[in-house]
Amino acid sequence: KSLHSQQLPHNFQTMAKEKIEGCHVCTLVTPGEPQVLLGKDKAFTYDFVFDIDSEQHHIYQACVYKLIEGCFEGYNATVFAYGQTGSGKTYTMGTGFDVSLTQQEQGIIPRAVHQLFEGIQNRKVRAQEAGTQPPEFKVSAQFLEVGDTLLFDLFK
Ligand SMILES: Nc1ncnc2c1ncn2[C@@H]1O[C@H](COP(=O)(O)OP(=O)(O)OP(=O)(O)O)[C@@H](O)[C@H]1O
Repeated sequence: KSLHSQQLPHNFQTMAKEKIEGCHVCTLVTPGEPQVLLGKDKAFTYDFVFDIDSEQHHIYQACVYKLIEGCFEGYNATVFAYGQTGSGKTYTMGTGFDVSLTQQEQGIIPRAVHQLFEGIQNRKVRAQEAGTQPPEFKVSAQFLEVGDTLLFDLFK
């Protein structure tokens, strides 16, 4: 059961686990540049870099939106999350079904599925309005887990 602030003693403040453990931020983003600084002398440049205050919709719009639109033009796309344990892969991809997650915190996969089906619907409606044959779409999904050298089909 979660505690509400009223139920806590007045001098008790909730603290993030990271604060309790004394963790600090060890990377910096160069302002206005897609670059991460690690420590004092290591700089890495990418197509996009998002700082700590970035929100899910930012990341989606910048990195994924165009890939889904590209599917309608016949392009293939891959979105791949890579990082050390606890770095936020599940959170960012949106496969963590935590009931306390808000709409704004929705990750990449639910946003991509929504965009895909909305795109299909829009194209069918447009064809109908134009009096042309509505296009047909086939969507298939797989949910796999890779563990070392093993592949698990999570739908089975
Ligand atoms: N950008 C973020 N904003 C707020 N909370 C976050 C963010 N990224 C991750 N978290 C939180 O940090 C914790 C660890 O994140 P997550 O489970 O996504 O990591 P992971 O990379 O998938 O880890 P693992 O490889 O161990 O599965 C979770 O409680 C998650 O809700």
